Amino acid sequence: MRLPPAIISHTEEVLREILRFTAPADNTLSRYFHEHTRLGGRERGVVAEAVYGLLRNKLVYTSFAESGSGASMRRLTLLGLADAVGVDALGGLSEDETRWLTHVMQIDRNMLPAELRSNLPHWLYTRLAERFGEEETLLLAQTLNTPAPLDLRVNTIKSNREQVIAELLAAPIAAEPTPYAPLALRILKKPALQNLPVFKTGAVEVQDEGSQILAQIVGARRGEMVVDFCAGAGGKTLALGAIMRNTGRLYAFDIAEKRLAKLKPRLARSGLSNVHPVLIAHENDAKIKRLAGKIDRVLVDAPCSGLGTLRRNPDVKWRVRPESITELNVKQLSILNGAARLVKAGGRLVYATCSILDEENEAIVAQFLAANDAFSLVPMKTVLEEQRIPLEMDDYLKLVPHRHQTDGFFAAVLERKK
Ligand SMILES: C[S@@+](CC[C@H](N)C(=O)[O-])C[C@H]1O[C@@H](n2cnc3c(N)ncnc32)[C@H](O)[C@@H]1O
Repeated sequence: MRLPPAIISHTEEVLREILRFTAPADNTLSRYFHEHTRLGGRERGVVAEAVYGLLRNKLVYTSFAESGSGASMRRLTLLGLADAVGVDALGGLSEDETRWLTHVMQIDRNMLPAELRSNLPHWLYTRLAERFGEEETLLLAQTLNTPAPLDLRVNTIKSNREQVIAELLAAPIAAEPTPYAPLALRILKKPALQNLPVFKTGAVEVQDEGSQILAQIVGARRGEMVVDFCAGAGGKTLALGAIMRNTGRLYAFDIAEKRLAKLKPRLARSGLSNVHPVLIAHENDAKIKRLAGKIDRVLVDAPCSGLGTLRRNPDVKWRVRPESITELNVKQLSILNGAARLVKAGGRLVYATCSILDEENEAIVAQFLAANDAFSLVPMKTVLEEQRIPLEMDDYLKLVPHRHQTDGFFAAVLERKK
């Protein structure tokens, strides 16, 4: 059955707003759906798929939209919808539009020039090509432009991996253990998890395997004092709390009250009682001073460009500007310096981002180490061996989706000398 013609105008309207890039695409989309309650479930799914498809493939669609006639926003919209559901499923097309769409959908995209095919902004394509070379950049771009599977973390306070696999299977949802993180499960289809008992009881949390590896390499142990310096809504806090077996003290710092507020219901579901959320004003807040030199492990999951998460947030590549990365770099170094004061002798400081750009990653660690000779780098190879994570790395953790099937992540482990 063909989709009603109104789907085209809804998609076009919401796209027009999203392409201004003044707010995250998922916020704009949810607000639009909230304001248009008559749109049914299937229709919402199609609009969302077309919008995300366009954000992922904007360069190629824009070049296709140069042919054909009529307003360019309508042509972009039609391309997004045709990729999502096929030309034949669209109602309300003119004969010209049907002919044009059928023609462009048959173009072999593998024959397009490399940079166009990458669907990355020019500045980003250039930087990645410098690091990975053209061939690997295309592979990376292709995986970054493909939706991520759904990864779960099993909460050992409430359950174990085998039990969760069995409960999911009864739903019926097939979940497979992932290769690196000991508590991760991967689901290829995306079921509505929120209503399942395994989720409601806190037996699982949604978390990319890469994020789980980051929490693991902090190496937090039972009874320790640990700080998650940029805790946000607490994805890694919850993983750390469980790794510490609900013992010791785990402080969850953040400057954003709204994000910390989102941690509260997750904490309640998790069954953890060792977590202490603390709202701080900035990285040098007086609240931090009283903990100086007392903390065993500090995780700095720094604010970053988020370019490693394009599988989930494809609009980020169009929203991030090279100038904003320079501003972030100043903040990242300042937060790392602020957090470092907490670490006790022999304690560890972990710097992490979900960026794939060297300037947010190795460059920040190098600047920090150059100015702080009380700290030395613990090679990631050693840390991964300690944690029995079967990943080949040298000094740093560098996860990329085309090699590890995770989001893009970076981490370095630094130790305060005794
Ligand atoms: C990458 S996000 C953290 C994600 C979180 N760790 C998780 O696993 O879900 C970075 C966080 O840093 C916070 N942040 C920004 N500036 C900060 C500062 N000066 N001190 C502490 N946190 C800060 C942001 O509010 C944001 O929540």
